Amino acid sequence: MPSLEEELFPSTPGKFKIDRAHAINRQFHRCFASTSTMFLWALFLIALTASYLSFQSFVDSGSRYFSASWGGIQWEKQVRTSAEIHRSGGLSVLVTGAAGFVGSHVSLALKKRGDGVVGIDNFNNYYDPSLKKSRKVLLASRNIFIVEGDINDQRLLAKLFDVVAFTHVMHLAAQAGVRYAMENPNSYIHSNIAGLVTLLEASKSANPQPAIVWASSSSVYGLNDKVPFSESDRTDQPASLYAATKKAGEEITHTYNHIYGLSVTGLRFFTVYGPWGRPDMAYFSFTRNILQGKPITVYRGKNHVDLARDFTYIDDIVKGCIGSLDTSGKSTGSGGKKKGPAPYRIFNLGNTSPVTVPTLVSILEKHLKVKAKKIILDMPGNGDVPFTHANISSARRELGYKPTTDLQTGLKKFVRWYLSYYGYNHGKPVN
Ligand SMILES: O=C(O)[C@H]1O[C@H](OP(=O)(O)OP(=O)(O)OC[C@H]2O[C@@H](n3ccc(=O)[nH]c3=O)[C@H](O)[C@@H]2O)[C@H](O)[C@@H](O)[C@H]1O
Repeated sequence: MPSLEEELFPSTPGKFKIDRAHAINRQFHRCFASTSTMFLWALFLIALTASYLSFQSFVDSGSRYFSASWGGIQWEKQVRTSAEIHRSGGLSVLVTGAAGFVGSHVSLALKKRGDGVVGIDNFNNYYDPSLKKSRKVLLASRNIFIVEGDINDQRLLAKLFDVVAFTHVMHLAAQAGVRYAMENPNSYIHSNIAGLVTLLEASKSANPQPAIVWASSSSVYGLNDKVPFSESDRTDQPASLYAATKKAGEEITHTYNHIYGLSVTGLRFFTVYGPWGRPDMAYFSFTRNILQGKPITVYRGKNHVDLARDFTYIDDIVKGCIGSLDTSGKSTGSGGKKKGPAPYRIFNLGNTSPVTVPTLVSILEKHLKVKAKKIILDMPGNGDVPFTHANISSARRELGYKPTTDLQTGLKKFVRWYLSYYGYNHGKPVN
């Protein structure tokens, strides 16, 4: 009996010889019968999918009580493979916030030189999670596995340290953003305080203990008016909750260094920018608005003084992070007991040449070939500081840190990435 397929679509023209009316009639009944069978199957599949999705959402919503979406033999294999070291004397690094801006760049750089890298990220929606998913795909293409999880999940962290003897933790997961702290203060406590402590607890209990390199912030200098900012300058006047949580982080990491012998290096980043950056930051949101013909708000300081930042290009920051990992020194504790003093360091990672926000806008207008629609506003009391300016002599001496990318060049690279990623052709949206 010829198959339905063969009868309806004869492979050889002229093959279709049966009386057309009779054949079509028979086919119609057969089709009807098979259609109703297919309909019943479709109904069954829909019911099955719906019940699976409702169970999945039940599990997800109660993930505190159910086994999370991690664990198992396959998962452990992915973690181990990703953590493998492929160079003599290489590192095995747990990168928190690996789907983030700095985290993804550092992970790629470490993997490229043969270090083992495992990421962890909670893929939260502080900004467009699709950008984080795209970064995850990019890292996966370089065999970097990112565990979807929160640094507050002590079970997950214990499991990760159980599966891999990490030599280092590159801690970049945080709630970032100076001004957002006034909208969602708890997010800063959850990630920058509770999350940090959970991570440090897991690290000090690990055997061997990893060395910790983590992202502090230039914002800890707060209202300090001695320029350029040096690491020994006062940092007891934070101007935002964000800055206060980063300052607290420096104190908290110091106690874990003192009590448990964790090697700690804190890096005070200065307004980092570049391809795959954060959409919440001025350079990124200005670019988006300028291209979409929307206005941008340019804050200005007291007495109409332009605000300025020591904008630092991502590739320079990555070199500073890797220099810190390579010179971190070892943690001295094991199983939570300290055997001797361990290094505790703090470095500025900046560009040492502050640029005003209006100049940033002019550079963007030049690269985008579009004039910005500017709204000039006095800086609201939102935790912003008038300027930042890094003294990097300590990082230069200890880490070999030497920034080489100026804002003109860096923004040109960012704009090129932005236009390609968001599908612009000569400044006009492609789709
Ligand atoms: O160095 C850091 O440690 C911090 O750097 C970054 O903070 P900031 O230096 O504030 O960067 P960013 O928001 O780009 O504002 C830049 C300038 O544009 C001004 N600004 C901003 C927005 C706007 O709409 N208009 C405006 O004038 C604004 O007043 C400011 O003068 C990181 O976000 C933060 O997570 C932390 O890493």
